[in-house]
Amino acid sequence: MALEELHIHHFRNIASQRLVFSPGLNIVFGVNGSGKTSLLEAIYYLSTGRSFRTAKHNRVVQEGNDRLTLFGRVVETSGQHRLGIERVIGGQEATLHKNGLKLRSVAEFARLMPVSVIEPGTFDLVSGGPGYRRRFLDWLVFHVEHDYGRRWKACQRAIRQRNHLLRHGILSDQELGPWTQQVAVLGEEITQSREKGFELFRQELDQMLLNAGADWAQGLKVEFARGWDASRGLEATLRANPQSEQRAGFTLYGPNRADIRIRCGNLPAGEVLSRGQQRSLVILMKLAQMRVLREQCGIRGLCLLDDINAELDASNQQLLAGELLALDCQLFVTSITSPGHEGPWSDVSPGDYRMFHVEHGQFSEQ
Ligand SMILES: Nc1ncnc2c1ncn2[C@@H]1O[C@H](COP(=O)(O)OP(=O)(O)OP(=O)(O)O)[C@@H](O)[C@H]1O
Repeated sequence: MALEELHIHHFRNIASQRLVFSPGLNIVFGVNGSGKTSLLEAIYYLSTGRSFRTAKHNRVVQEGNDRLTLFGRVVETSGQHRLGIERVIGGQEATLHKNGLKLRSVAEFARLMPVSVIEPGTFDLVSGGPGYRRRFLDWLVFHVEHDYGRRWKACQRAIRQRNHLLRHGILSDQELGPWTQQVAVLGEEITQSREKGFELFRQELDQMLLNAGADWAQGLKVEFARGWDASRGLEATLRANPQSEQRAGFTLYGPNRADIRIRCGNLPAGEVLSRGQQRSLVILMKLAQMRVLREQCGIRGLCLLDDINAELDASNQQLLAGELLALDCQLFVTSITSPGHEGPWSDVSPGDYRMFHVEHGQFSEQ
């Protein structure tokens, strides 16, 4: 798929804008504060119904306005779709339309238009808490397995119910038992799906690290940790530990505790790798994820890259640009300066990309 056209109204500093994109590479450049990230954020918002910068929807509505509106035209081999999203300040939910019909859930948008974003916050994937890595893996499994999102939501609901009982010291089998059983059944299913998705991802990552010829990646171990000891079933584990869970006040074992462990030798990679190396690793992980989508599911997604070249040397920039182009997804990259003839995108022929300059939220094609 490709997002061919986007109309933006009252989103951050973008008042009203219609943009037509290349199905391949799109380069956006402009000085600090001009609106580059806002454009990427608007694309992400159309796919997911939320921002990658803030959980507060009101913040993304342009100051002085009461609502934001986004319309996108998405083209696939089977035809095209018109997607619309409107969010009113103070409203509970966004209003969603696909081809003129109202939709209840944004999951259909996300499935139609899978968006992967690499921005400064993404670099927490290596050094941040396990939640970042769980979300990273779940994004992939959501696209690989169609029922995954629904099952994971149901499991999270059961975990919340269970946590509520644990916090209130209600440990009787009659009350806690049914939730323990639900968490165990769904948790085992979810973990199987995650293991499959992780294996696909790891194969692609190994290949990418090999292509990158990264000496820092020698001794790097990337492993899936399910969230409890695999030698025992989840139900048996949960039933064996109600007192410690009561003390903690939440479910200590299960898919809610899963992680992707990234280590160099015996140490967490975040404590060993340099910032530039961590950046390269995160970018390669994101690219491996997109490759699984492309190769295993035949899905061509969108990749948003917000000034990823900061802290990367020229050879790393070139290498990553090559890998990105080889992915054959729709790319949106931002830069502070106009990409010159020497930059990482200099090999792309002029007919294969579109370039936009942005100033005070106004975009002009170059
Ligand atoms: N709700 C809002 N309404 C109006 N303007 C906003 C809103 N939120 C943020 N802005 C402004 O939008 C401008 C664009 O921000 P954005 O983050 O898109 O810039 P950028 O080009 O990515 O900058 P940088 O290169 O520094 O990352 C900023 O000046 C910011 O203060």
